[in-house]
Order: sequence, then C-alpha cells, then structure tokens
Amino acid sequence: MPSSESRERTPSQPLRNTPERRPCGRAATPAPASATPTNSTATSSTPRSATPRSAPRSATPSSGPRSASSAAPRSATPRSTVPRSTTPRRDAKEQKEGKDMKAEGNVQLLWGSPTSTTSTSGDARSTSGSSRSRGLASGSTTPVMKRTPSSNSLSNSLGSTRRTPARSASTSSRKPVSIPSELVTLRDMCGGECQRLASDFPEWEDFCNGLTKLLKDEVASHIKSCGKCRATSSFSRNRQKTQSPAGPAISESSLATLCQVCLESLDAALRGELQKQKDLLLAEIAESLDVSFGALLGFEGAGLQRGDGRLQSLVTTAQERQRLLNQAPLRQDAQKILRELNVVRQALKEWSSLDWPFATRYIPHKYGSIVSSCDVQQQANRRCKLFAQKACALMASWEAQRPDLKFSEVFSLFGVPMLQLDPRAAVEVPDPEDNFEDVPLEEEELCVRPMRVVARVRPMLPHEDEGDDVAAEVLDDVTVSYETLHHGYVPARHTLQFDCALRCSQTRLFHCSGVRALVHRACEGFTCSIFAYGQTGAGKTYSLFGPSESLTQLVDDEVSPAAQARLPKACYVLVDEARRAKAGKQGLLPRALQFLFRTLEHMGLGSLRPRATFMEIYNEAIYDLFNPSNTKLEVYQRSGEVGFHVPGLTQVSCSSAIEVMQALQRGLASRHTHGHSASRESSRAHAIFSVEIPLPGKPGKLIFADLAGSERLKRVAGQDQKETAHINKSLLMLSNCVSALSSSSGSPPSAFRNSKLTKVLMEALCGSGFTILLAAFSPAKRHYDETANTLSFAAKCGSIPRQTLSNETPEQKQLRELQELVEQMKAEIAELKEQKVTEIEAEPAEAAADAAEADAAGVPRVELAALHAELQAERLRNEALEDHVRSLREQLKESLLSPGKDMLISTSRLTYFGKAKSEAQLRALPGKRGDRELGACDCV
Ligand SMILES: Nc1ncnc2c1ncn2[C@@H]1O[C@H](COP(=O)(O)OP(=O)(O)OP(=O)(O)O)[C@@H](O)[C@H]1O
Repeated sequence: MPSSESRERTPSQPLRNTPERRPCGRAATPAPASATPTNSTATSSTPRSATPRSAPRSATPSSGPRSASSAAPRSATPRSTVPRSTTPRRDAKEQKEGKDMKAEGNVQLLWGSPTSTTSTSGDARSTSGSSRSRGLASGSTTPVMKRTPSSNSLSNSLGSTRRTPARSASTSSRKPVSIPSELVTLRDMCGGECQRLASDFPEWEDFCNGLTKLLKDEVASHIKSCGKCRATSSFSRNRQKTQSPAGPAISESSLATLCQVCLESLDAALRGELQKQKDLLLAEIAESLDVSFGALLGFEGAGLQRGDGRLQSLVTTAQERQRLLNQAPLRQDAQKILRELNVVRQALKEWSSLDWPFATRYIPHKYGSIVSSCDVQQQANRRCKLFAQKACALMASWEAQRPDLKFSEVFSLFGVPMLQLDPRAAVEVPDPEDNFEDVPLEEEELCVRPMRVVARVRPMLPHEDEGDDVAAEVLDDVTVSYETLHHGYVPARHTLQFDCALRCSQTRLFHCSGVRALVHRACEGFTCSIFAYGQTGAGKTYSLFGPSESLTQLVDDEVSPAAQARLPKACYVLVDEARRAKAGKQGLLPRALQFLFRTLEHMGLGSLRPRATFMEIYNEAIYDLFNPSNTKLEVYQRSGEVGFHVPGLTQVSCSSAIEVMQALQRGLASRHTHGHSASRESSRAHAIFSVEIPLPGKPGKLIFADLAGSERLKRVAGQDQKETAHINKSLLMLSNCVSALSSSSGSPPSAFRNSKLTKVLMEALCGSGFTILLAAFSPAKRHYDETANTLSFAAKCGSIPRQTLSNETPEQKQLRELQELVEQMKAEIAELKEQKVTEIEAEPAEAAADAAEADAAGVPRVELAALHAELQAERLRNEALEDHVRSLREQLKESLLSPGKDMLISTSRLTYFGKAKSEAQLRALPGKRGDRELGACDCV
C-alpha cells in the first residue's frame, strides 16, 4: 500500500527531500486516485484515521529544540541527492534571456546548486517552499478538494451531517470539504500531525500546544472580523471550539467552512511560528558550520528544509542539527574550504543576479583598461575551477585520513552534499602564478651584467603533446639540457648554463629576467635593449608582448568610482580579478612600459614624456608601424655615432602608460603575421619597439626587438619562401656579428653593415649599455635542431664583452666627474669631522687614565704633562717629515722618468725618520745609488 509505505518513515527517517517527495518526482509518477500517498501534504484528504501511526516510539529520536541529546544515526542521514531541477544560474539566465549581455559567457556551476534565487536574507519559503506547494498541487493526482462555491454550499447545507468523520471509507466517494493543498501547515494541524508530534517527541509538546492555541485564537479573531465566516462557517454555530484552549481540536471539515482569505492567514500564522522555531535550529547549524545564516540557506538542503511548511520538517531540522553538532570535530580541519566556497558562491550569485548597469558591455575603468562582461564570466569560471581543484585535493586527503568516513556525508546538509564538484573541473589547471604582482625591485636585482642571457622554454603545445618527446628542458635556475643527434642518428645530451633559465609564468619571467633593472638603467641615461631570439613558434612574441587581449589592461587600474557604486561588492572583486588575470598574461614589453612610468614617477620625473617608435623589417625593408604605409624607410649612420638610425620614423610622445600601450596595440595590429601549425600568428618580420626617455641632459633608451623566427626553408612554400629566406639570412648575419663581437673586443665589426637588421641592432649590441637576450625554445623533440641552434647562439651572445657607458657628451661627463669629486670630498670632510669629535671626546678620558696611571706609578702630574707636550711636538715633526719625504719621492720619480736629471737625496735627512734605513746600510747595498735611495724611500 502506498500509504503504509510512506507511513513507515519514522521520525528518525523524517520527511526527507527524497526525489519521490519532490514536486518533479511526483509529477512524473502520477498515482491512481485510490492509491493516494499519505505522507504528502497534498494527500491529507486521505482519511488519516485509516493510516497506521507513523513510528514506533522506540524509534523516536530524542532530539528537540535544545535538549536533543543524540544525533540521528548516520545510516539515518539521507544520502539521496535531490535532483537539481533549477539552479540559480539557470534561473537568472532564464530571467535575463535575450536581453542580458552576460548571457554570452558560460559560467559553470561546480557544486550542488544552491536554493537559487533565495536571497541571502533567506526567505526560502517564497521560493522553494511555494514552488513545492505549487508542484504538489499541480502534480498530484490525489483528489484535491478545492473550495468551490458548490462545495461551500454543500458544506453549508450539510450542516451537522458534516460532523460525520470526513475521512471514513464510506464518505470517500463523496467530495469532502477540505483545506486547499497548498496550506500545508494548516492541513497538518487539523490532520492531527501536531498531536502526533507532541506525543512522539515530548520536547515539542509545549510548542505543539502553543500552535493549537494559536490556531484557536486566530480562528476566533477571524470570526470576529470576517462577516462572511461569521454567517456561514461552522464556528458560528459552535463557538466553544475556538473559545476553550482545552476543548477539542479543530477539525479540517470545520476549518474548511472558513473563507479562503481566513484560511490563508491562519496558515501563514502557523507557518510563521514553525519557521521561527526552525530558524533557531538552523542558526545553530550555521554556527556549527561557521557560515552565515544567509549563506547556509544558499545550500540546497537547508533552503528547501526552511521552506517546508510541514510540521515534520521541524523534527528533521532538529535531527540534522544534532548530527552536525556531533560531527563538528570531523569537519574542523576542512572548514576553511566551506568559507572559501561561500566567497565563490557569493560572487557568482551576485554576478548572476546583477542587472547590467552599464551602457556598453565594458566595465568603465579609471585609466581605460578594457574588461568586458565576458572576461568577468571567464574569471568566475576560473575561480570555480581553482576552488574545485583545491577542494578535490582536500577531500582526497581528508578521506585518506579517515578511511571509514565519506567526506560527502559529513559535509552534507539534509542529505544533500555541500560540495558537489564537477570532476571536469580539474582538467584545466590555471596557473596560480599568472597574476600580475608588482613586487618591489631588490637592490641586488639592479646589478645585472651588461650582456645577460635568459633562456626560456615554453610548455608543450596541444598539437605537440601527442607522441612528442621532450628534447630540451630547464634543469635548474641557470642550466638547460638539450638533445642533439650526433652524425644524424646517435642522440647526445648537452647542458649549457646561462644567466637565467626559466620555465615559468609571465609574471616570474618579468621578475627574474632582469628587465626591471634595465628600465632603471634606462632612467639613468643608458641605452638598454631586450631582444627575443628563437625558432618560429618558440614563444618569442608571447614572452615579449603576451596575448593581444592582455595588452588592453593596466595593472594598477581600477573600476571607476561611478561604476564601483553600481556594482555589488563581490562583483566588483570579480571584475578586479578578471582585469588582473588578463594583465597577468602580459609579456615583458607592456610590463616594462608600465614599470617605466612608475619608476619615472618615483624619481620625480613624472612630467617627462617618453617618445616611442615602432618599426618592422620585412623582406629587408623597413616600415613604420605607427604610420602603416608602403613607404620604405632607410637607415643611416651619423659620424661619431655607434649604430644607425632611421630618419622619418613616427615618434609617439606619451604621458602615461595607457597612452604608450594604446600606441603599441595600434602598431602590433599592422605587423606582418602569418598563421602556421605552431602559432596562429607567426611574425614574418622583425619588430623593433623603442622608447626614448628625455632625461635632463642625457636621454635614456629602451629597445625591444621581437625577431622573426627562423624556419627550415623546405617546410615552407610559395611566397612564404621569400619571407623565410630573408628572415634566415638576416638572422645569419646577426649570428656572424655576434660571433665577431664575442671573439674581439675592439671596434664594431664591419659585418654589421651586411643587413638592415644588424644595422638597426648595432647600437644595442655594440653600444655602451645593457642588453638582455631572451632565447626562447621549444621542448619538443621535433624541434631539436632549431633548439640547439638557438641555445648555441645564446651562449655566443653571453660571451660578448661589453662596457657600460651612459649616453653622455664630454661636457656632461666632466660635469658628472666634478660632481662626483665634490660628493667624495664632502664625504671625506664629514668623516674627518666625525673623527675629530671622537678624538675630542676621548681626550678627557685618556687624560684621566694617564693621570690615574701616573698616580699609581708615583710620577708627578706636571712632569707627565710636559712629556705629553713633547710627544705631541714629536708627532707634528714626524708629520712634517712625512710630507717632505712624499714630496722628495715625487721629485725622485720625476727625475728617474726624465733622463739626465740626476738627483741626490740626503740620506742623513732620512735618518730623521726613525724607521728609515741608515746611510751606512744604504751604502752597503749594491747597485746604483739612486736606485737604492729610491728603495729606501719606498720602504719609508
Ligand atoms: N610560455 C608560454 N606559455 C604558454 N603558451 C605559450 C608560451 N610560449 C608560447 N606559447 C604559445 O605558443 C604559440 C607560439 O608562440 P609565439 O607566437 O610567441 O611564437 P614565436 O616564437 O613568436 O613565433 P614566430 O616567430 O613565428 O612569431 C602561441 O600560441 C603561444 O600562445
């Protein structure tokens, strides 16, 4: 019998949110009218007297509002997962469909859907509760007695005959008057559920009596205020029912004679009382889980339970509270993850319920960063994935420590696991380091070699992953190991050491490559250059510029104040994270440019306007990327200048980082690129971006060169062959220049005149400044020969001898030297002054010590003072002599250097100086007289 089956649910297996109890479940399995399930609120018209009592007393748990002493056994904890019919995101999406721009993204929910649109203040009743009721009403096949005019009149006309037990089998064929199914609490009350609860759970007796009294009071007051009910309801004939609290319970049939409005308000009053009681229990649950009450209701199980109007839900809540309290120690070490989950949920919830407050799809930023709603959704996804990853790891280690327990059971609420993570979440592992972090520059970071070589290996690309072995890898901070094929078939391993070897995120590259030091040097007036070298698809452009969408961000930007005011806090945080995540992919150049402006600001030179130029060498012709046209530019060398210059290049003067970044984006858009297997956009030309810093007197310069990648000619065809031939030729010329430079430290080799690229880069390589060579290489075996070429080129560059001189004119140099001299002298004077002060301070102490010594030795003090004076006089004499000897040495050297000018030094004079050799000793020594005397003087 369906009814007995449902009745077998004891209070220890209370009315759970099992799928068959959910509205959708019910709708899916319509029961025949005769086989009415009795556990549902929609079925209370089934005669309750015919139903067996719910639970044997022995099975009754003793949990109550406060005094519950034991938790429900774990086996009693419902394991079933409520089918997720609607998620908050889906709700929100549905609401906004077609008009909301946020719909373009795709945020995945990675855990059990919270009770959705339930607000954090948590009126779950208005959502899940009512939806359940609606579902029950619509999905049920139970003959639900709706109050119709005819049924009213029937009940009125029946009068006393209606006192016949409404639920007796004999009357079941008639349509009994009943309370509408959605008034769940009221139906439970008059169905005897309250008395049953009181007798099963003595702790709830007072509460149940209170409810009964409340019902009677409410009915009495309604009768007084509602003329219709006074005239037609059965209470108008039987006042005693409502007047005496101890009187008989109000039956369903009597209540059903009241008008709909009265019934609804009665139900609301009862439900309110029930909810108050449940809220006390839920608050304790929230406290035990260390989440806010609102956040607790965001969990599906809790939200549904709160919205459940049945009296039995009180028992369920009490039992759950008890279980959670008992299991609190088990959750303690993993509680942090719940708090994190809440932060993520909150952000998602606020984002999905946000009515887009801006006119465009972009979120206005102070300095012009471009963050779209899509970026924010992507960030939300990334956040979920990161969280899911952490949570999965934590769950695994938690279960490893407690093999007899299940994480999902201990971390469940009303049978619904609190963390339901999408197993696909761990597939994409976001790099937690890839976030723009602006770490201050350490002092030692400034000390970079004038020629620094940084080797960077990129990760395997998706198309390389399959069946491609690793031929090159970074072993430690400075060592790279790579493979070559000896004589074409014998594999050989080699290692090379560079200033820095990296397999890292963009952020780490920026911090470790030494670029920040170069920016500093450029602000001191040096010419500093960074160039990226490597085969095609090795990651040069990625390392230097980063993905194009990252260039639209500024790291120290923020949402404009007006936009901030329109965004909820959690959304605002999400937007900020989205911007940082995009900026985190920026390469060395955009980061260096932003760092440059910060450095200038820091140096008090914020008013300077650096000038940027951007050119490209394509097929041995130079083009201006700031002014794209077919005009080819030429290179010239000015007399006395190291390196060449390109007249006619457009200079963009920039007062802020965003201006220069915008200019950079414009220039990049005009580059010659081409798609191929390793890269969607392979650079087919060398690009050179420079910034001149108009420092007072001595301009500094930063040059960034993204060299086109070398490629095997046989791998390309048609027009591409011409491009590739030009690229390979110019790279060969560059390699020749580097070889020549590393083997000679003299004047720049003439090889620089052989190609446009070498001419343009001559200043960077031969000038007196700082240079970083970024050697980018692929780890894949298929590129082993190109990798070996790149690494040996990098090693050759590392051995180029460089001097560092800033860009000074002779006058500036003289001025700087004089300034340095003045500084040095000032320091000496300060040191001498300090010395004198310590001497003066030490004198009285010395005198006192001498006096004490003299007293102890019995020497008269006057005599001691005379001795001191004599000693002082002797010191002065010695100093004068030292000066004299020094001048004699100078004269002697001079005479030795000028032949024919003999010079005699009176050795007798030297004897004045106690430590000098005697004349006799000097004479006794062999050799020329002058030499010996010089030796004596040297001794002095
Ligand atoms: N460190 C890295 N992390 C992730 N992806 C990378 C990295 N380096 C390169 N890539 C990816 O590899 C591909 C090729 O990179 P990139 O375009 O920078 O190569 P390239 O050396 O500049 O090639 P070309 O000389 O042909 O322009 C790109 O899709 C890029 O996103």
